[in-house]
Amino acid sequence: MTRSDTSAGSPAPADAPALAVRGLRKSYGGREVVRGLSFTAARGRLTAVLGPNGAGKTTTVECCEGLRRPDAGTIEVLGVDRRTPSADAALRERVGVMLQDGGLPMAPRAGAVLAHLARLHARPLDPAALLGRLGLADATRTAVRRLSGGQRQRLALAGAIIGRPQLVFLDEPSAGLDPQARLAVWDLLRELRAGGTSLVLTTHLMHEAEELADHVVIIDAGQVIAQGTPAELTGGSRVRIDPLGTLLPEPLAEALRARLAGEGRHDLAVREVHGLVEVAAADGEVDAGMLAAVSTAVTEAGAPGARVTVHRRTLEDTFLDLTGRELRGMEDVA
Ligand SMILES: Nc1ncnc2c1ncn2[C@@H]1O[C@H](COP(=O)(O)OP(=O)(O)OP(=O)(O)O)[C@@H](O)[C@H]1O
Repeated sequence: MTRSDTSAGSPAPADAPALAVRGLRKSYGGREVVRGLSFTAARGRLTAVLGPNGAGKTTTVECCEGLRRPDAGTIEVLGVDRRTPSADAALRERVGVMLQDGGLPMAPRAGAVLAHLARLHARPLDPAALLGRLGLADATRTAVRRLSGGQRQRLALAGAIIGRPQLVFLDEPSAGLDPQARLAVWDLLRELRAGGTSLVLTTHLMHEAEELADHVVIIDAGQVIAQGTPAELTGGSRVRIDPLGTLLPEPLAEALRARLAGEGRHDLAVREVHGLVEVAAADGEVDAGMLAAVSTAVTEAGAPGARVTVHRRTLEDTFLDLTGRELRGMEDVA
């Protein structure tokens, strides 16, 4: 694809990805916070950019939205090169943006804000129906400044999608929402995707990425450290053994390795993880035979009182494996 193919003046190829970020770099005051980041978001899919506080998620999406100028790298949004002068005009109707702080005017009433945004678009959704859908029907006549943080979040989401955009950027869309409101937002996002909308959201909630995303891009310290479907990234299930004081994890792991190898189970890998022992199969999933073999080996290794469970790996486990740090713990470090 040549540069001119992707200029805002030429029609962008219909099969271009919703978003293609290549080699993105951004510094603040000499400190580089986005360090050569590349990923692609497919059309009609939900892509989650996941990482701890300060990883560079907001900076990245703000560059994609055209709110920040990258120091280096290229960004194509719906096939349009962000660097072309007419990119903003070409993308205005096609891209919806929900900012982390909402970006809403404070004085007008919620209903008036959404009605105003609807008038800016050729084929808007019905504002009243959208407010109802997001549990904001009772807040229609309330000034934005008097809305709760969670209500403002949902109003910002409504504003991002009112124009039926082809691609929506959402920066931490469920931050600060109670569980009920979060489920309403998730339902709406799933429905948008089912209708063919491309969605790119940032989150530091692994659960949100696991629930919603077709593709997850994990970033840390301004770089992509892993990406794939949630299933690819978590890699199935494991047998997890908590020795519960019967044996130390390392000797238990050693004994299990020897016994499982003796049984011909060369497909099983044993490792010690933070005081526990995990056994993984080459194909990534635990079956009944494997569970029985491991349980027998644990008993024979002298730890019949150990707790043996099947653990489905989470994105948090993947993050921990890759960085040695807990993603959840990082939320407090901002
Ligand atoms: N305008 C700015 N000026 C200086 N530093 C900034 C600015 N915006 C962000 N940073 C710094 O850049 C780093 C990345 O911030 P960014 O907001 O992109 O991360 P994030 O992954 O979105 O984090 P969070 O989950 O907390 O929103 C942080 O260390 C932050 O303090």
